[in-house]
Amino acid sequence: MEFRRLHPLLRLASRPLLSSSRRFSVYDDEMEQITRPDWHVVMNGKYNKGLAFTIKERQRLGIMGLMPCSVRSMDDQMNAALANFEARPTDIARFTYLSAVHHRHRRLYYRFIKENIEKSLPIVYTPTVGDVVATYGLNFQQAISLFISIHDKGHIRDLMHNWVDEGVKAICVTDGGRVLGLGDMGANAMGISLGKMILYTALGSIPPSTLMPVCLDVGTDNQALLQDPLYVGARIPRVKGPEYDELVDEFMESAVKCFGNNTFIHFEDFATPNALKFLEKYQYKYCCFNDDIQGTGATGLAAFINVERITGRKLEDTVFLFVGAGSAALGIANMLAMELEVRGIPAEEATKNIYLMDVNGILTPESPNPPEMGKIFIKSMEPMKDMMAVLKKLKPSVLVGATGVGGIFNEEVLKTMAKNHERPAVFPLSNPTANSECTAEQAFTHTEGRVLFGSGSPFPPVVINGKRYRPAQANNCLTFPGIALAAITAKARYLPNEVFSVVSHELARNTPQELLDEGTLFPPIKDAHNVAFNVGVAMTQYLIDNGKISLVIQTASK
Ligand SMILES: NC(=O)C1=CN([C@@H]2O[C@H](COP(=O)(O)OP(=O)(O)OC[C@H]3O[C@@H](n4cnc5c(N)ncnc54)[C@H](OP(=O)(O)O)[C@@H]3O)[C@@H](O)[C@H]2O)C=CC1
Ligand SMILES: CC(=O)C(=O)O
Ligand SMILES: [Mg+2]
Repeated sequence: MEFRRLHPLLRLASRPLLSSSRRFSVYDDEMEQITRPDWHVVMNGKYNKGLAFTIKERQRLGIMGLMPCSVRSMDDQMNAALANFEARPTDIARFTYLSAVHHRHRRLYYRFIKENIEKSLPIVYTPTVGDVVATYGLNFQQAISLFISIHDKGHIRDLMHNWVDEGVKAICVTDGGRVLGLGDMGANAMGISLGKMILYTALGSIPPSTLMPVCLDVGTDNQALLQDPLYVGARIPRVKGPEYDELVDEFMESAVKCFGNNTFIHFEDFATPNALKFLEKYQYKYCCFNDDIQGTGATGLAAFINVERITGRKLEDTVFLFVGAGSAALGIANMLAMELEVRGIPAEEATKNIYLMDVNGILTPESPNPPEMGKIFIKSMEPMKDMMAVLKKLKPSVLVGATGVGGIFNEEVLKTMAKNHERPAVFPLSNPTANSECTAEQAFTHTEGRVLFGSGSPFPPVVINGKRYRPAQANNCLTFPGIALAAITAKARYLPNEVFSVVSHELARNTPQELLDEGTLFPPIKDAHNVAFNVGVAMTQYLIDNGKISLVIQTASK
């Protein structure tokens, strides 16, 4: 009773706190800090904690009676959530269940994902996120993200002012040009920006109120989407040329004007020509990052460093074949070339054993329109289109797939790799699972268990003749949460290429020796939040030690 009488006073007393930095944070397990004295706390996922409100809190907040009388600890709610999650019949149903938890109880949502990362990563990220993107219009419920369409050109700052949180520190932006291996997904690509930002929080411990997922909706050339009555995006052919470039320029300028020069801007799943163009244009102007090129590049190089540790074969003596010459392959190949140069190998020597293939075959002077970033890998040799012929001629010991084409590393390809090398390394990086160049089971089976393996999407353990093999996941989710954490912590003004080398080495170092001994190239996903933290610390340290931050601030105004 007495508490209820005091309630209006508490409301008044706590009002100033609502606008202060002491506002309740979803990360804070101490619920004592709740200061919103009204029933909105149970309606808003940011503040709600379900049945974990104590009776005293319920009285203080004026929410008595708005829930059953039981008090259920967060641990008990975690158990209930796990039971619910596991009872769902399909992965997409599990995603939908988790989205509902996110909507009503964010604290539970992020704790659930973090503490059940092996179960939840394949749901909020690849492969299920592929289905989420494909069915985005059908399942659309509520946007917790910013859509900027081509029709908003000239008004992007106004849209940013509509954003639901203050203090944005990081943005993940996509234009849906190439989503996973699914191609042009138009505005449905919002699912991918959201998925990446969920991992910023679950793995990088970055508060969700500082994150803004964005989709630039510039139309789509995906005819199935244009004809789908449930499609939620602009029903126009994808806008290209100066109008598109101006929209992206305006987006970048608006972001730093609204949220500050140090806002970390993560580009995701742009079609490769646009991804390369914007990276070149913005890298030293903004604190921006292309995950498919740089995050994947850092991840791939870490895998190679660990292949070197296991096999003892130096990177400079290794022949690499990249099947695919898009963002992912170019990012990794360039990181590798940079690593060799740092080790003292002259630039022209560094690329000697690195071969890239696109749909027309090995990159040679005859290749039509090779990307600028791929030109250093062009080889003066006879054009070769057939992958098997290339394998037989070059005998690579490292084979990377980044084509988006499922199954092209077939039995013959894998057996040839196993015939040519005692420990062949095979990386089917394409996502989601159906687009993987091979499965883990195929890779281990056709190489008699000798393969060193990493795939973009997760595969279950493989058992051959009673021996169990643990397929590693080679996905940029091992790097981008730590990269974002460091960029935000160091308030970096831009990110020079060398920082991604630091990230690679730290990721490689995070693979325990006992895993390397059994041929596993990456730390297990259950440790991904520790990896993000360690990567974040190493990269922040590098930025500070090398004076990058002040140097960057001085040069950035040019
Ligand atoms: N594991 C991870 O962390 C990541 C995985 N990825 C995955 O990598 C894949 C590719 O992405 P990205 O590089 O951006 O895509 P792009 O579409 O830009 O690149 C695909 C490349 O593969 C080539 N290609 C397609 N089919 C064949 C074939 N049969 N033989 C040889 N080359 C072929 C294309 O050639 P052409 O241009 O001539 O058509 C192109 O060079 C996607 O599935 C994506 O999910 C991407 C980023 C990170
Ligand atoms: C993992 C990722 O970024 C991709 O497949 O595009
Ligand atoms: Mg991507």
